[in-house]
Amino acid sequence: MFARRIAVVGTGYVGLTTGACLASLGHRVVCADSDAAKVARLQAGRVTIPEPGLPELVTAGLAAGRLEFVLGATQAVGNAEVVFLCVPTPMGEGGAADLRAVESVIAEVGARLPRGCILVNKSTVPVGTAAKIAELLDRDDVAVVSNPEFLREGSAVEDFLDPDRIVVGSDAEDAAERVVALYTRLGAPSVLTDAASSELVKYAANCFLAMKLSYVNAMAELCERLGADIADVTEGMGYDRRIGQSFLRPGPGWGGSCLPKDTYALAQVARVAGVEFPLLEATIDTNTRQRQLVLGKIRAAAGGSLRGKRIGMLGLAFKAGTDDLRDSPALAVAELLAAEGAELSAYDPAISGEVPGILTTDDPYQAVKGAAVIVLLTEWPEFRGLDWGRIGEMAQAPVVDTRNHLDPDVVRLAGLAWIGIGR
Ligand SMILES: NC(=O)c1ccc[n+]([C@@H]2O[C@H](COP(=O)([O-])OP(=O)(O)OC[C@H]3O[C@@H](n4cnc5c(N)ncnc54)[C@H](O)[C@@H]3O)[C@@H](O)[C@H]2O)c1
Ligand SMILES: O=c1ccn([C@@H]2O[C@H](COP(=O)(O)OP(=O)(O)O[C@H]3O[C@H](CO)[C@@H](O)[C@H](O)[C@H]3O)[C@@H](O)[C@H]2O)c(=O)[nH]1
Repeated sequence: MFARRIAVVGTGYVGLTTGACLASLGHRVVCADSDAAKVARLQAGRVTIPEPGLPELVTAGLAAGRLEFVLGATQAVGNAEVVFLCVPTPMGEGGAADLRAVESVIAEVGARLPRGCILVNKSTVPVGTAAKIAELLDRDDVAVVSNPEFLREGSAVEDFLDPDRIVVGSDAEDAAERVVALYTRLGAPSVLTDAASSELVKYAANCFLAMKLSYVNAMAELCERLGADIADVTEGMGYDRRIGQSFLRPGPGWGGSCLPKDTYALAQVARVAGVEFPLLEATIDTNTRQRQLVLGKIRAAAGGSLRGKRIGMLGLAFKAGTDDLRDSPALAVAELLAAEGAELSAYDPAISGEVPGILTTDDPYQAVKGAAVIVLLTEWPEFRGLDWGRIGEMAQAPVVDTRNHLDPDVVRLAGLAWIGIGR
């Protein structure tokens, strides 16, 4: 393998993981961010996102001199053979992806990229963005390549180093092959295609996953009406290898920094392309509805009205294993509860700071003390190990388990009613 000189712009979940992992594969990596405090922390080897294995890779990369952190993209690209863009593409107007961060990096470094270097976009972007970047760059000597990232928060390093596939797309074939070669040691299958198809793979995959979850959540509602058990239904479905067991757990709706914005972005792309995509619209609507269904369960558990009632929330993050609150279903449910006059207290093992409208505590028992209803919203393993007998003494409250995460018998043994999803 050739060790390459690589620049990574943006050191969030994707950029920092990409930089640290590529350094661990032997490449020489300079990571840049526009956030001075973040850069200073990383220069000192301090990683503040809770990704297993990431601090160790950063420490090892710094010690080996293969990983470096600098302030601003300009500082990183001067000597690079390959430049990765890993900047945010949040939801913008009308649901479309907001590409301003991508455009601003191009404006900042476009003229400074070394001759012959390859610009690789890893941010999730709509079809046509690679072409747009090439147009903005306006340089014949720099190839633009799309290389979407599929890592999940909470298992970013593992997903990066042991990926299901590598997708690389470009209209410059030679450059695309050189990008595939960066990952050779991972031994993953690669899909080499044009830039448009590569960009679309990312949305197609995320929206399919969202569709799978909306399907399961709707099926869970049906189970409740028909007296069936969603756990058994999904297990029975999942043994079919064409379906698979993963991504079949019902919940309070899917959230996070990717699935919500990417479903909206693809819906917007389809609208602009003049293609009707009712399946995708229904995927999004079903998710909005799921939060209302959860609200209804909590309201019913509270006796029909939430006004003035204390709701003890277990979990705030959008899933276990992360401290990310972006588009968290827990916060969406909290907002609906607050709108009906509920008072909210919450405990999440990964969240220590203040959350607007919610009294947060670092003690799960304090969070549920005196609650009218206890609601589990994030599937942290430690919630299973709580002393439910003690909780039963502190709050004679029904437990709405929006993830079917707890053992119903343990909760019932504590004298509390257990209310799950689809069971
Ligand atoms: N988070 C995930 O699990 C995940 C997985 C796959 C793909 N993605 C996609 O990857 C992209 C990045 O996502 P993320 O979660 O890593 O974002 P993030 O918000 O965690 O990190 C982005 C970083 O970019 C920095 N930044 C912004 N503008 C900059 C600029 N002009 N110059 C230098 N740095 C700049 C920010 O300060 C921040 O540190 C998005 O398009 C996202 O959709 C995310
Ligand atoms: O069976 C399941 C699986 C997931 N979820 C929920 O679905 C959401 C998304 O979960 P997950 O996909 O694990 O989170 P992310 O880290 O956001 O990862 C997704 O988004 C990333 C950014 O695009 C992609 O790279 C990943 O492949 C894709 O899984 C969360 O609210 C989960 O709680 C469920 O409700 N039930």
